[in-house]
Amino acid sequence: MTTQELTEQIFKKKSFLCVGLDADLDKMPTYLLSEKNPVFSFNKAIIDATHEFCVAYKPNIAFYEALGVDGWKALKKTIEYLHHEYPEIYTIADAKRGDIGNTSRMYAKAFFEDLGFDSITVAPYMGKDSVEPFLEFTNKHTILLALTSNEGAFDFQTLKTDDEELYKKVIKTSQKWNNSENLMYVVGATKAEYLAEIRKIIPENFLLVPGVGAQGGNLEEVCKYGMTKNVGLLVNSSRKIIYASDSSNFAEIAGAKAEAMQRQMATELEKL
Ligand SMILES: O=C(O)c1cc(=O)[nH]c(=O)n1[C@@H]1O[C@H](COP(=O)(O)O)[C@@H](O)[C@H]1O
Repeated sequence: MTTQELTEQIFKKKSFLCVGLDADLDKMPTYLLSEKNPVFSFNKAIIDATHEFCVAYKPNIAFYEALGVDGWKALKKTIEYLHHEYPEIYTIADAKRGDIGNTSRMYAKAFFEDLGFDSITVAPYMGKDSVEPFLEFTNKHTILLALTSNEGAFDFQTLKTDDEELYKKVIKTSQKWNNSENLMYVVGATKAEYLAEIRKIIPENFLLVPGVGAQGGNLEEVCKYGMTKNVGLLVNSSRKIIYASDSSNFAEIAGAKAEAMQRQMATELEKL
């Protein structure tokens, strides 16, 4: 999907919500566990109940890998279901990959070609030749970790070298790489006050903003400092939506949570 198509969907649905599909068997309603493919059944129910209110889904790949072959099959079924039933939805493989060039190329093929995701999260630590293989793919986005939502973000990302924080260097340097127009960046919602500075460096790029809900990030703050005239934000929430209930009506309740976030987002969009 192109950036323009994603933006059109955001204005059409009055939502820039990304629902995180972090499939955890310990948190799902127990009656699903006796089904043949509990993870897919769970995801399908969540997707059917929330798709009207969001523009993107982000399966975190760790949750699928932890289940071995069954997990990978559930991931594949989920992405195929999205492509078939809701082709207007943007998909993010939250895989946080990145390796020497020829290995990165294989990661890119796995997620862009085999699974057909629109985008993937990538760690910038190994530099230009570890990220460019992802950027070569047309109409696919590479979402580079810039300033993450966790406490450990302060271990390295905010350290200064040459009087500049590392996360700013990551953003500035990556903007010079080949096909950098295919870049988006991760900035945690828990670090909303940094967004104003980040917008001075990248006034247009889309940002994936996780950390509202369970991690305590604030949507209004994120929009105040991070929103552009073309919105430029995908705000993710996982646990607060998909595990809002573990009873038989879990999907309906997840739908209501997603709708509540969509309403807040519509209010923010009216300010544009
Ligand atoms: O890349 C991510 O999506 C990500 C980056 C980051 O800085 N912080 C962060 O929480 N995430 C992911 O976003 C999701 C957040 O989940 P909740 O805290 O349950 O909403 C998880 O899948 C995290 O792995």
